[in-house]
Amino acid sequence: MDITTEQLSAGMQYQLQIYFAGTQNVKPQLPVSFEELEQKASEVMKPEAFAYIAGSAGSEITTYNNKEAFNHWQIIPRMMGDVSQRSIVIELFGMQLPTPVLLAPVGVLSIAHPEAEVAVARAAKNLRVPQIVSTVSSKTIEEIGSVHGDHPHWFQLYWGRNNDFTRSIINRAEKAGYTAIVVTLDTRLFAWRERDIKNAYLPFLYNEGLANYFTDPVFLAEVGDPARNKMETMMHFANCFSNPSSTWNDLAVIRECTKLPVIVKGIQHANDAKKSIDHGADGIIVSNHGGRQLDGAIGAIDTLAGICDEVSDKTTILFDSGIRRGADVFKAMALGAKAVLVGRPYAYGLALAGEQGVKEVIANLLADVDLTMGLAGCNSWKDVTRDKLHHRN
Ligand SMILES: Cc1cc2nc3c(=O)[nH]c(=O)nc-3n(C[C@H](O)[C@H](O)[C@H](O)COP(=O)(O)O)c2cc1C
Ligand SMILES: O=C(O)C(=O)c1ccccc1
Repeated sequence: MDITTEQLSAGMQYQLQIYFAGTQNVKPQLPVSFEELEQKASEVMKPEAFAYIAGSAGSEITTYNNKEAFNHWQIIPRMMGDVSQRSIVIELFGMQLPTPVLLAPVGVLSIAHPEAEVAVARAAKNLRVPQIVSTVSSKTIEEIGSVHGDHPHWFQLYWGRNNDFTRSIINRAEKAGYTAIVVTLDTRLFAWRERDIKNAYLPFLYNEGLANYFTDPVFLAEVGDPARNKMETMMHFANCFSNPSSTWNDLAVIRECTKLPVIVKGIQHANDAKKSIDHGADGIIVSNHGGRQLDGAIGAIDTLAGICDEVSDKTTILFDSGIRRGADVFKAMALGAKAVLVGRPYAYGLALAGEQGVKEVIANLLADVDLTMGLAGCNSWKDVTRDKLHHRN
Protein backbone atom coordinates (compact mmCIF):
# COMPACT_ATOMS: atom_id res chain seq x y z
CA MET A 1 0.00 0.00 0.00
CA ASP A 2 1.36 3.40 -0.98
CA ILE A 3 0.12 6.24 1.17
CA THR A 4 0.85 9.63 -0.34
CA THR A 5 -1.92 11.75 1.16
CA GLU A 6 -0.44 15.23 1.33
CA GLN A 7 -1.93 16.01 4.71
CA LEU A 8 0.12 13.30 6.40
CA SER A 9 3.62 14.10 7.55
CA ALA A 10 6.41 12.12 5.91
CA GLY A 11 6.93 10.33 9.20
CA MET A 12 3.29 9.36 9.49
CA GLN A 13 3.23 8.16 5.87
CA TYR A 14 6.30 6.13 6.53
CA GLN A 15 4.92 4.64 9.71
CA LEU A 16 1.68 3.70 7.96
CA GLN A 17 3.57 2.13 5.07
CA ILE A 18 5.65 0.07 7.46
CA TYR A 19 2.55 -0.89 9.40
CA PHE A 20 0.62 -2.06 6.34
CA ALA A 21 3.65 -3.70 4.76
CA GLY A 22 4.25 -5.51 8.03
CA THR A 23 0.70 -6.78 8.33
CA GLN A 24 0.86 -8.02 4.72
CA ASN A 25 4.23 -9.67 5.25
CA VAL A 26 5.68 -7.66 2.38
CA LYS A 27 9.10 -7.27 3.90
CA PRO A 28 11.13 -8.85 6.64
CA GLN A 29 10.33 -7.28 9.95
CA LEU A 30 13.68 -6.49 11.43
CA PRO A 31 13.66 -5.04 14.90
CA VAL A 32 13.43 -1.26 14.79
CA SER A 33 15.53 -0.65 17.89
CA PHE A 34 19.30 -1.09 17.65
CA GLU A 35 19.41 -3.10 20.86
CA GLU A 36 16.87 -5.64 19.57
CA LEU A 37 18.56 -5.72 16.17
CA GLU A 38 21.86 -6.62 17.81
CA GLN A 39 20.15 -9.25 19.97
CA LYS A 40 18.47 -10.81 16.92
CA ALA A 41 21.76 -10.83 14.98
CA SER A 42 23.39 -12.64 17.89
CA GLU A 43 20.73 -15.35 17.60
CA VAL A 44 21.33 -16.09 13.89
CA MET A 45 25.04 -15.49 13.37
CA LYS A 46 27.93 -17.82 14.07
CA PRO A 47 28.95 -16.88 17.62
CA GLU A 48 32.54 -15.94 16.73
CA ALA A 49 31.41 -13.82 13.75
CA PHE A 50 28.84 -12.00 15.88
CA ALA A 51 31.47 -11.47 18.59
CA TYR A 52 33.84 -10.01 16.00
CA ILE A 53 31.29 -7.44 14.81
CA ALA A 54 29.76 -6.57 18.18
CA GLY A 55 33.02 -6.62 20.10
CA SER A 56 35.33 -3.76 20.94
CA ALA A 57 38.70 -3.24 22.56
CA GLY A 58 39.50 -4.50 26.06
CA SER A 59 36.77 -3.93 28.62
CA GLU A 60 34.61 -2.40 25.83
CA ILE A 61 34.14 0.74 27.90
CA THR A 62 34.93 2.96 24.91
CA THR A 63 31.86 1.62 23.13
CA TYR A 64 29.86 2.22 26.30
CA ASN A 65 31.29 5.75 26.46
CA ASN A 66 30.32 6.36 22.82
CA LYS A 67 26.70 5.63 23.66
CA GLU A 68 26.69 7.38 27.01
CA ALA A 69 28.33 10.54 25.64
CA PHE A 70 25.35 11.19 23.37
CA ASN A 71 23.35 11.72 26.56
CA HIS A 72 25.68 14.55 27.55
CA TRP A 73 24.07 16.48 24.72
CA GLN A 74 20.35 17.11 24.90
CA ILE A 75 18.15 18.61 22.20
CA ILE A 76 16.15 21.75 22.99
CA PRO A 77 13.15 21.67 20.62
CA ARG A 78 11.47 24.81 19.31
CA MET A 79 7.73 25.04 18.65
CA MET A 80 5.45 26.44 15.98
CA GLY A 81 7.80 27.05 13.10
CA ASP A 82 6.38 25.67 9.82
CA VAL A 83 8.23 22.35 9.50
CA SER A 84 6.11 20.87 6.72
CA GLN A 85 8.75 21.39 4.01
CA ARG A 86 11.78 19.81 5.65
CA SER A 87 14.85 18.66 3.79
CA ILE A 88 17.72 16.55 5.05
CA VAL A 89 19.88 17.00 1.92
CA ILE A 90 23.54 17.89 2.33
CA GLU A 91 26.41 18.99 0.14
CA LEU A 92 29.67 17.11 0.53
CA PHE A 93 32.83 17.65 -1.54
CA GLY A 94 30.74 19.45 -4.16
CA MET A 95 28.22 16.61 -4.33
CA GLN A 96 24.51 16.94 -3.46
CA LEU A 97 23.38 14.00 -1.33
CA PRO A 98 19.78 13.37 -0.27
CA THR A 99 20.74 12.50 3.32
CA PRO A 100 23.65 13.08 5.72
CA VAL A 101 24.31 9.35 6.21
CA LEU A 102 27.13 7.27 4.70
CA LEU A 103 27.84 3.59 5.24
CA ALA A 104 31.07 3.29 7.23
CA PRO A 105 33.82 1.01 5.94
CA VAL A 106 33.19 -2.36 7.55
CA GLY A 107 35.60 -5.10 6.46
CA VAL A 108 35.11 -8.86 6.16
CA LEU A 109 31.35 -8.68 5.62
CA SER A 110 31.19 -12.24 4.30
CA ILE A 111 31.21 -13.27 7.96
CA ALA A 112 27.74 -11.67 8.12
CA HIS A 113 26.30 -12.70 4.73
CA PRO A 114 27.64 -14.45 1.61
CA GLU A 115 26.77 -11.50 -0.64
CA ALA A 116 28.73 -9.23 1.72
CA GLU A 117 29.61 -5.76 0.35
CA VAL A 118 27.82 -6.43 -2.95
CA ALA A 119 24.46 -6.69 -1.15
CA VAL A 120 25.39 -3.55 0.83
CA ALA A 121 26.22 -1.76 -2.45
CA ARG A 122 22.81 -2.60 -3.92
CA ALA A 123 21.03 -1.33 -0.81
CA ALA A 124 23.19 1.81 -0.67
CA LYS A 125 22.51 2.62 -4.31
CA ASN A 126 18.81 2.06 -3.86
CA LEU A 127 18.73 4.44 -0.87
CA ARG A 128 21.13 6.91 -2.56
CA VAL A 129 23.49 6.64 0.40
CA PRO A 130 27.24 6.46 -0.36
CA GLN A 131 29.12 3.32 0.65
CA ILE A 132 32.71 3.49 1.90
CA VAL A 133 34.34 0.23 0.92
CA SER A 134 37.11 -1.21 3.10
CA THR A 135 40.51 -2.44 1.89
CA VAL A 136 39.65 -5.66 3.75
CA SER A 137 36.33 -6.14 1.93
CA SER A 138 35.21 -9.69 1.20
CA LYS A 139 34.41 -8.88 -2.44
CA THR A 140 36.84 -7.06 -4.69
CA ILE A 141 36.61 -3.28 -4.98
CA GLU A 142 36.00 -3.77 -8.72
CA GLU A 143 32.99 -6.05 -8.18
CA ILE A 144 31.50 -3.67 -5.59
CA GLY A 145 32.30 -0.60 -7.71
CA SER A 146 30.48 -2.08 -10.70
CA VAL A 147 27.25 -2.28 -8.68
CA HIS A 148 27.48 1.45 -7.94
CA GLY A 149 28.31 2.77 -11.42
CA ASP A 150 27.78 6.55 -11.12
CA HIS A 151 26.40 6.36 -7.60
CA PRO A 152 28.98 7.72 -5.10
CA HIS A 153 31.27 5.18 -3.47
CA TRP A 154 34.48 5.88 -1.58
CA PHE A 155 37.47 3.67 -0.90
CA GLN A 156 38.90 3.20 2.60
CA LEU A 157 42.61 2.53 2.61
CA TYR A 158 44.47 0.45 5.13
CA TRP A 159 47.88 1.94 4.67
CA GLY A 160 50.90 -0.21 5.42
CA ARG A 161 54.61 -0.21 4.81
CA ASN A 162 54.39 -1.32 1.19
CA ASN A 163 54.07 1.86 -0.88
CA ASP A 164 53.86 -0.10 -4.13
CA PHE A 165 50.77 -1.89 -2.81
CA THR A 166 49.31 1.46 -1.66
CA ARG A 167 49.78 2.96 -5.12
CA SER A 168 48.37 -0.14 -6.79
CA ILE A 169 45.20 -0.32 -4.69
CA ILE A 170 44.51 3.43 -4.98
CA ASN A 171 44.96 3.13 -8.72
CA ARG A 172 42.49 0.22 -8.82
CA ALA A 173 40.00 2.23 -6.74
CA GLU A 174 40.25 5.18 -9.13
CA LYS A 175 39.68 2.91 -12.12
CA ALA A 176 36.67 1.34 -10.38
CA GLY A 177 35.02 4.76 -10.02
CA TYR A 178 35.60 5.48 -6.33
CA THR A 179 35.49 9.24 -5.78
CA ALA A 180 37.30 9.74 -2.45
CA ILE A 181 40.03 7.99 -0.46
CA VAL A 182 39.49 7.52 3.27
CA VAL A 183 42.75 6.78 5.11
CA THR A 184 42.22 5.13 8.48
CA LEU A 185 44.80 6.23 11.04
CA ASP A 186 43.58 4.50 14.21
CA THR A 187 44.33 0.91 13.21
CA ARG A 188 48.11 1.04 12.81
CA LEU A 189 48.16 -1.49 15.63
CA PHE A 190 45.42 -4.07 15.76
CA ALA A 191 43.72 -3.76 19.14
CA TRP A 192 43.42 -6.09 22.12
CA ARG A 193 39.97 -7.53 21.57
CA GLU A 194 39.09 -9.93 24.34
CA ARG A 195 36.14 -11.65 22.66
CA ASP A 196 38.26 -12.52 19.61
CA ILE A 197 41.20 -13.67 21.70
CA LYS A 198 38.88 -15.92 23.71
CA ASN A 199 37.42 -17.35 20.48
CA ALA A 200 40.87 -17.51 18.84
CA TYR A 201 39.18 -15.76 15.93
CA LEU A 202 40.67 -13.32 13.48
CA PRO A 203 38.78 -13.29 10.17
CA PHE A 204 41.78 -12.82 7.90
CA LEU A 205 43.36 -16.00 9.26
CA TYR A 206 40.45 -17.72 7.52
CA ASN A 207 41.12 -15.71 4.34
CA GLU A 208 38.10 -13.47 5.06
CA GLY A 209 38.67 -9.92 3.86
CA LEU A 210 41.63 -10.68 1.61
CA ALA A 211 39.86 -10.44 -1.77
CA ASN A 212 41.65 -7.21 -2.69
CA TYR A 213 45.06 -8.53 -1.69
CA PHE A 214 44.65 -11.81 -3.56
CA THR A 215 43.74 -9.93 -6.76
CA ASP A 216 46.40 -7.26 -6.50
CA PRO A 217 49.29 -7.45 -8.98
CA VAL A 218 51.81 -6.05 -6.48
CA PHE A 219 50.74 -8.39 -3.68
CA LEU A 220 50.70 -11.40 -6.02
CA ALA A 221 54.07 -10.56 -7.54
CA GLU A 222 55.58 -10.60 -4.06
CA VAL A 223 53.72 -13.57 -2.63
CA GLY A 224 53.23 -15.80 -5.65
CA ASP A 225 50.51 -18.29 -4.80
CA PRO A 226 48.87 -17.09 -1.54
CA ALA A 227 47.94 -20.69 -0.71
CA ARG A 228 51.58 -21.85 -0.87
CA ASN A 229 52.81 -20.69 2.50
CA LYS A 230 50.16 -19.31 4.80
CA MET A 231 52.53 -17.79 7.31
CA GLU A 232 54.42 -15.94 4.59
CA THR A 233 51.16 -14.71 3.06
CA MET A 234 50.03 -13.40 6.44
CA MET A 235 53.34 -11.59 6.92
CA HIS A 236 52.93 -9.88 3.53
CA PHE A 237 49.34 -8.99 4.42
CA ALA A 238 50.47 -7.49 7.74
CA ASN A 239 53.10 -5.47 5.90
CA CYS A 240 50.52 -4.06 3.46
CA PHE A 241 47.88 -3.60 6.18
CA SER A 242 49.59 -1.41 8.74
CA ASN A 243 52.66 0.58 9.65
CA PRO A 244 52.99 1.69 13.26
CA SER A 245 56.13 3.66 12.43
CA SER A 246 54.43 6.03 9.95
CA THR A 247 54.23 9.76 10.83
CA TRP A 248 52.36 12.78 9.50
CA ASN A 249 54.99 13.50 6.86
CA ASP A 250 54.30 10.11 5.28
CA LEU A 251 50.81 11.28 4.27
CA ALA A 252 52.62 12.85 1.32
CA VAL A 253 52.87 9.35 -0.20
CA ILE A 254 49.10 9.15 -0.44
CA ARG A 255 48.67 12.79 -1.41
CA GLU A 256 51.05 12.20 -4.32
CA CYS A 257 49.25 9.09 -5.59
CA THR A 258 45.83 10.62 -6.15
CA LYS A 259 43.93 13.76 -7.08
CA LEU A 260 40.81 12.46 -5.34
CA PRO A 261 39.83 14.01 -2.00
CA VAL A 262 41.79 12.38 0.83
CA ILE A 263 39.88 12.09 4.11
CA VAL A 264 41.60 10.86 7.27
CA LYS A 265 39.58 8.70 9.66
CA GLY A 266 40.13 8.28 13.37
CA ILE A 267 40.76 11.87 14.51
CA GLN A 268 40.00 12.60 18.18
CA HIS A 269 42.00 15.72 18.95
CA ALA A 270 41.94 19.22 17.42
CA ASN A 271 45.74 19.26 17.01
CA ASP A 272 45.58 16.04 14.98
CA ALA A 273 42.83 17.61 12.88
CA LYS A 274 45.18 20.56 12.23
CA LYS A 275 48.06 18.20 11.35
CA SER A 276 45.81 16.40 8.89
CA ILE A 277 45.01 19.67 7.14
CA ASP A 278 48.67 20.76 7.17
CA HIS A 279 49.61 17.48 5.50
CA GLY A 280 47.11 17.83 2.69
CA ALA A 281 43.96 16.04 3.85
CA ASP A 282 40.72 17.38 2.37
CA GLY A 283 38.54 16.16 5.22
CA ILE A 284 38.54 14.34 8.54
CA ILE A 285 36.35 11.72 10.16
CA VAL A 286 36.09 12.20 13.90
CA SER A 287 35.88 8.59 15.06
CA ASN A 288 37.22 6.10 17.57
CA HIS A 289 36.53 3.13 15.29
CA GLY A 290 33.33 2.34 17.17
CA GLY A 291 35.37 1.71 20.33
CA ARG A 292 37.21 -1.18 18.69
CA GLN A 293 40.75 0.18 19.04
CA LEU A 294 41.64 2.03 22.25
CA ASP A 295 40.02 0.76 25.45
CA GLY A 296 39.25 3.47 28.02
CA ALA A 297 38.87 6.28 25.48
CA ILE A 298 36.59 9.29 25.58
CA GLY A 299 33.16 8.93 23.96
CA ALA A 300 33.67 10.05 20.36
CA ILE A 301 30.88 12.66 20.26
CA ASP A 302 32.49 14.48 23.19
CA THR A 303 35.52 15.28 21.03
CA LEU A 304 33.51 16.65 18.10
CA ALA A 305 32.63 20.13 19.40
CA GLY A 306 36.24 21.07 20.23
CA ILE A 307 37.52 19.82 16.88
CA CYS A 308 34.80 21.70 14.98
CA ASP A 309 35.60 24.89 16.92
CA GLU A 310 39.22 24.70 15.77
CA VAL A 311 39.00 23.57 12.16
CA SER A 312 35.46 23.62 10.73
CA ASP A 313 36.30 26.69 8.64
CA LYS A 314 39.31 24.89 7.12
CA THR A 315 38.10 21.37 6.37
CA THR A 316 35.11 19.07 6.02
CA ILE A 317 34.32 17.17 9.23
CA LEU A 318 32.43 13.87 9.33
CA PHE A 319 31.61 11.82 12.41
CA ASP A 320 31.11 8.19 13.40
CA SER A 321 31.07 5.91 16.46
CA GLY A 322 27.80 5.19 18.18
CA ILE A 323 25.27 6.62 15.72
CA ARG A 324 22.13 4.54 16.29
CA ARG A 325 19.15 6.85 16.00
CA GLY A 326 17.90 10.08 14.43
CA ALA A 327 18.69 12.06 17.58
CA ASP A 328 22.34 10.95 17.39
CA VAL A 329 22.60 12.22 13.81
CA PHE A 330 20.94 15.50 14.84
CA LYS A 331 23.42 16.00 17.69
CA ALA A 332 26.48 15.30 15.53
CA MET A 333 25.20 17.72 12.86
CA ALA A 334 24.38 20.38 15.48
CA LEU A 335 27.92 20.11 16.86
CA GLY A 336 29.33 20.77 13.40
CA ALA A 337 29.62 17.50 11.44
CA LYS A 338 28.74 17.74 7.74
CA ALA A 339 27.69 14.07 7.58
CA VAL A 340 27.82 10.89 9.67
CA LEU A 341 28.82 7.27 9.13
CA VAL A 342 27.02 4.24 10.48
CA GLY A 343 28.79 0.91 11.09
CA ARG A 344 27.35 -1.97 13.11
CA PRO A 345 23.64 -1.28 12.52
CA TYR A 346 23.85 -2.04 8.81
CA ALA A 347 26.15 -5.02 9.38
CA TYR A 348 23.39 -6.55 11.53
CA GLY A 349 20.77 -5.72 8.89
CA LEU A 350 22.99 -7.54 6.37
CA ALA A 351 23.40 -10.56 8.64
CA LEU A 352 19.65 -10.82 9.22
CA ALA A 353 18.23 -10.15 5.75
CA GLY A 354 20.97 -9.35 3.20
CA GLU A 355 20.38 -6.39 0.88
CA GLN A 356 16.81 -5.92 2.14
CA GLY A 357 18.02 -5.90 5.73
CA VAL A 358 20.57 -3.14 5.06
CA LYS A 359 17.88 -1.16 3.27
CA GLU A 360 15.43 -1.50 6.10
CA VAL A 361 17.89 -0.53 8.84
CA ILE A 362 19.08 2.56 7.00
CA ALA A 363 15.60 3.57 5.81
CA ASN A 364 14.41 3.44 9.42
CA LEU A 365 17.31 5.61 10.52
CA LEU A 366 16.60 8.15 7.78
CA ALA A 367 12.90 8.37 8.67
CA ASP A 368 13.94 8.96 12.28
CA VAL A 369 16.42 11.66 11.20
CA ASP A 370 13.71 13.48 9.23
CA LEU A 371 11.25 13.33 12.12
CA THR A 372 13.83 14.45 14.67
CA MET A 373 14.63 17.48 12.54
CA GLY A 374 10.95 18.42 12.33
CA LEU A 375 10.16 17.76 15.97
CA ALA A 376 13.12 19.90 17.03
CA GLY A 377 11.63 22.74 14.96
CA CYS A 378 14.17 22.68 12.13
CA ASN A 379 13.66 22.64 8.35
CA SER A 380 17.18 21.99 7.13
CA TRP A 381 20.67 21.46 8.50
CA LYS A 382 21.19 25.22 8.43
CA ASP A 383 18.72 25.39 11.36
CA VAL A 384 20.48 22.58 13.25
CA THR A 385 22.92 24.65 15.24
CA ARG A 386 24.80 24.37 18.54
CA ASP A 387 22.17 26.48 20.32
CA LYS A 388 19.67 23.64 19.76
CA LEU A 389 21.72 21.59 22.25
CA HIS A 390 22.16 21.75 25.99
CA HIS A 391 25.37 20.26 27.41
CA ARG A 392 24.65 18.40 30.62
CA ASN A 393 27.67 18.30 32.90
C1 LIG B 1 33.16 -5.51 11.99
C2 LIG B 1 33.75 -4.15 11.77
C3 LIG B 1 34.73 -4.00 10.80
C4 LIG B 1 35.28 -2.74 10.55
N1 LIG B 1 36.19 -2.62 9.56
C5 LIG B 1 36.69 -1.41 9.29
C6 LIG B 1 37.57 -1.24 8.20
O1 LIG B 1 37.87 -2.17 7.47
N2 LIG B 1 38.08 -0.01 7.99
C7 LIG B 1 37.77 1.07 8.79
O2 LIG B 1 38.27 2.17 8.57
N3 LIG B 1 36.90 0.94 9.80
C8 LIG B 1 36.35 -0.26 10.06
N4 LIG B 1 35.45 -0.38 11.06
C9 LIG B 1 35.05 0.82 11.84
C10 LIG B 1 33.86 1.54 11.16
O3 LIG B 1 34.23 2.13 9.94
C11 LIG B 1 33.30 2.64 12.04
O4 LIG B 1 34.32 3.52 12.43
C12 LIG B 1 32.61 2.13 13.28
O5 LIG B 1 31.95 0.90 13.07
C13 LIG B 1 31.60 3.18 13.71
O6 LIG B 1 31.01 2.84 14.89
P1 LIG B 1 29.57 2.12 15.02
O7 LIG B 1 29.78 0.68 14.70
O8 LIG B 1 29.32 2.38 16.45
O9 LIG B 1 28.59 2.81 14.10
C14 LIG B 1 34.86 -1.62 11.31
C15 LIG B 1 33.85 -1.77 12.26
C16 LIG B 1 33.28 -3.00 12.47
C17 LIG B 1 32.16 -3.11 13.48
O1 LIG C 1 37.80 -5.00 12.77
C1 LIG C 1 38.03 -3.82 12.47
O2 LIG C 1 37.64 -2.87 13.18
C2 LIG C 1 38.82 -3.54 11.29
O3 LIG C 1 39.02 -2.41 11.00
C3 LIG C 1 39.37 -4.64 10.48
C4 LIG C 1 40.71 -4.70 10.26
C5 LIG C 1 41.24 -5.77 9.55
C6 LIG C 1 40.43 -6.77 9.08
C7 LIG C 1 39.07 -6.68 9.29
C8 LIG C 1 38.52 -5.61 9.98
